[in-house]
Amino acid sequence: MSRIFLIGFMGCGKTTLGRKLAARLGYTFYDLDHLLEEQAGMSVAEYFSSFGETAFRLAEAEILKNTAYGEKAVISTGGGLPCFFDNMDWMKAHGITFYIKLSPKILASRLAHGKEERPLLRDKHGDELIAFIADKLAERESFYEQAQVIAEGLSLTAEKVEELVLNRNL
Ligand SMILES: Nc1ncnc2c1ncn2[C@@H]1O[C@H](COP(=O)(O)OP(=O)(O)O)[C@@H](O)[C@H]1O
Ligand SMILES: O=C(O)C1=C[C@@H](OP(=O)(O)O)[C@@H](O)[C@H](O)C1
Ligand SMILES: [Mg+2]
Repeated sequence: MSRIFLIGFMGCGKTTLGRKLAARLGYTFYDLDHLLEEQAGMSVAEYFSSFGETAFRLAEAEILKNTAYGEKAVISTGGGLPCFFDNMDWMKAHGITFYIKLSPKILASRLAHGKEERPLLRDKHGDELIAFIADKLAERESFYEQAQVIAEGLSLTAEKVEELVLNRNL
């Protein structure tokens, strides 16, 4: 099995599931937001407020393409990454892309306590948060849907991800 890129909206579980999947497969785990934070010496939220979103998109694309992943790697991306530059094509050329799909309502419930670290969501609450997620997801979904494997994220496990990746061409 080659390297696996997990993609999808904020809160779909890329970081959580990626870590579990890597442990299950004995692969190295990379989270691109964490790599950026290590390299920049600041959190994603601080990066956005210091340099703005445009600089963040350039930095995350550079980290995506310049990290020396082995073949046995699970890479959790940031939610916006597949939707900028040629990042989606690049990931498809360098591994298997896996879209974890969830509804805006479930995403909002998962994100209720993780908004501070996600600058795009910081000021949104309740129905306004759900509406914002629905709009942004509609904008982004044509990128996410280009993934080689797409799965409903609600009861997704590392075991199921492995099975879907192995059986993707059957
Ligand atoms: N399978 C799951 N069921 C319920 N909550 C989950 C699940 N996976 C992740 N979460 C929670 O959802 C939130 C977002 O998860 P995270 O892995 O950070 O998503 P992402 O990296 O896609 O933004 C976290 O609070 C996490 O604990
Ligand atoms: O969707 C986005 O634009 C973002 C998603 C975040 O990652 P997660 O999807 O892991 O929350 C992080 O890269 C940044 O806050 C921007
Ligand atoms: Mg994450």
